[in-house]
Amino acid sequence: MELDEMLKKMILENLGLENHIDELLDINYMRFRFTHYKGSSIISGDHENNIKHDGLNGHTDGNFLTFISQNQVNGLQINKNGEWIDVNISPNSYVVLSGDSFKAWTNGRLHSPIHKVKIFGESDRFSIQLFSFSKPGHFVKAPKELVDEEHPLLFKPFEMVGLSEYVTSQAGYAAPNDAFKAYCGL
Ligand SMILES: O=C(O)CCC(=O)C(=O)O
Ligand SMILES: [Fe+2]
Repeated sequence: MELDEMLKKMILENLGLENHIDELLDINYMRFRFTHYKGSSIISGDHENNIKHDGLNGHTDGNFLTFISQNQVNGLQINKNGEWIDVNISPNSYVVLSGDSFKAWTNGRLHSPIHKVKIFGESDRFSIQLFSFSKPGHFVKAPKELVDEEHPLLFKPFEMVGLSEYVTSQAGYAAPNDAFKAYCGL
């Protein structure tokens, strides 16, 4: 929670939006998830063909900020210009990802990276994710200071619940590359 507040303050100060810090912190709504990824298990003697992989497909997070902590088993990969980069972190550190809501709120100033999880080794991976969302009923909308002729509004105001419902719907699955843009892009 403190780290979330600290980072949001730093980001807003950087954008010259100190006057919006209280508003952004006020709408905060945290969610927590614990994930257990199973290590590859060999189901017959043939290592080449019978290794099962666990993981998570490429996606962007819909929320504002995501904090990820894991055991000693790596697996997170971030896509940078089409290339998958391994994120190797120690169990004592966090990875912080910025999500689609922050991208929309900053009218595109912040990027929400595509990431996935691939487990290749035999060891299980455990990760804890803390997601900062906005409260139900709140519409995420870029402040007017970030919208002008040179920077037209990129996303329609949206509510987190609507976004979550959309990305898990048929239409959302049909637009997996950028479901967020398909939902509220202008
Ligand atoms: O387990 C991880 O490292 C990442 C999980 C993730 O990307 C997610 O839950 O959105
Ligand atoms: Fe994610």
